[in-house]
Amino acid sequence: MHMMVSKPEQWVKPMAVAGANQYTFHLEATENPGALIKDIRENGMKSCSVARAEVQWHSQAYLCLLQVGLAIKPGTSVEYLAPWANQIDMALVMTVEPGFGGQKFMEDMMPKVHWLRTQFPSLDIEVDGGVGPDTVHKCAEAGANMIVSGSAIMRSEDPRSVINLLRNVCSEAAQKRSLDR
Ligand SMILES: O=C(CO)[C@@H](O)[C@H](O)COP(=O)(O)O
Repeated sequence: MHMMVSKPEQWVKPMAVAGANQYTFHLEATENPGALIKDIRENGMKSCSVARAEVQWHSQAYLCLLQVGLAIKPGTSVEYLAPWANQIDMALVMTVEPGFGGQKFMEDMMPKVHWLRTQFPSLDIEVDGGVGPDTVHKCAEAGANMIVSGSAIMRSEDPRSVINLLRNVCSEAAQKRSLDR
């Protein structure tokens, strides 16, 4: 869940109970990111113990996880995210202003992605906003391994092939990175 909300603290428990497996909040929306990260992890553990009583063991791995994502808006410098990078599962670099789909991709966010990939090679890095066949290469080459794409898929006459293309570009870039290492 990408929570583009002003008080992300209040939705952790309801999301954990509803079965979310990832909770992404905005760095700009909280005064205490460390406490929120801890709370997300603890809520994941609680939903895990409830799940243990209710489900078969093979479902537990999924239900036990409430991963932490940390998002930054275009105006937020990546250095503000860096201190938390070792405590999170995914960093989300917004490439549009949060609000609505169909906006233009901000290429000038790519140095943030590249910097994060260099500093934190195994971190999941997501890019969201204006990503489609024309822009996905830039994201993948900068180091993103997760992308969000709305309009490019929904407005296409062949969504399946767009999804496949986006997926392939990201996985080929990731493969190349691991070979280069
Ligand atoms: O929610 C947001 C922005 O607020 C994004 O998730 C966009 O909605 C993605 O859509 P496109 O930019 O790909 O159309």
